[in-house]
Amino acid sequence: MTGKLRLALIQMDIRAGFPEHNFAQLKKLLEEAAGATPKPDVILVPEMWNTGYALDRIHELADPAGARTKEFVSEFSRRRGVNVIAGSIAELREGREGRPDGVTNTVYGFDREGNEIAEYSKIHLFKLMDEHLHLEAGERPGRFELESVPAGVMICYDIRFPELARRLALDGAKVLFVPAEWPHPRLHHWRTLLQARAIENQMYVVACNRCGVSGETHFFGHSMIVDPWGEIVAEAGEEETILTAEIDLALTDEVRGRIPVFADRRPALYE
Ligand SMILES: O=C(O)CCC(=O)C(=O)O
Repeated sequence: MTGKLRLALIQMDIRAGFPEHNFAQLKKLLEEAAGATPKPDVILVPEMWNTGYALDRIHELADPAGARTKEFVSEFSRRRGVNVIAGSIAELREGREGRPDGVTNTVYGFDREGNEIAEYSKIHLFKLMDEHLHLEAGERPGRFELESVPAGVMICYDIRFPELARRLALDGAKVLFVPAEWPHPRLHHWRTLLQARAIENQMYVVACNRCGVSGETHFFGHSMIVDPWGEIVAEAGEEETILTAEIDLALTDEVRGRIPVFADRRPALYE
């Protein structure tokens, strides 16, 4: 690994409540992304791509233990030799110690050999979309290694919590992956928050949103890659597309060296 990563973000439409359709559509787009020249090192997928926000039927639709998703993504990653941060899915978890089964909003990462390298369940559930009534929150930040590069993952609403991104950055993350289903009319929030997380933590932010319409909700896409200086390296429009760009992780160290924010922190005064 040279410190450069070629990224492909699958900004896809998702049919809420139709996992079969979504699996087939994602398979098609993954093959397309992996077949591109130059080939990507990492593919990122949006939030809740298996079920969408079909929350009323989420227990019935969620993937038990994520088994189907893991098998599908692991096989793809190994066959095509590419890392995949597999968006997030609705995962059905068996209840422990007499508790009922629960559904989490969980992302998995797989390396080029098909090994699982990351697993993170959304910590902050989004009350405006009733997530808290149907889903269980995760309990641990999503820090992992991607080909020896320290990385982090947060899901959608999580980006409103700068503390979580800062925690990941303090734990070494140089690149932050963000699968999302972020709707109209909050494009301004989406763009500003992604840039803010990149600037304040001096890291790459790689954010993949869905597009299309689900019921009354219109998702605007605008997946984007922001560098550690806060510049937008690439940004999609509103249509289904595969957004690609190459990032150079050396820029993270350069920016952190120029403005030594981490060394200048005074946590004893505000933590
Ligand atoms: O925070 C927002 O405005 C959108 C968040 C969201 O849609 C989600 O977390 O699913």
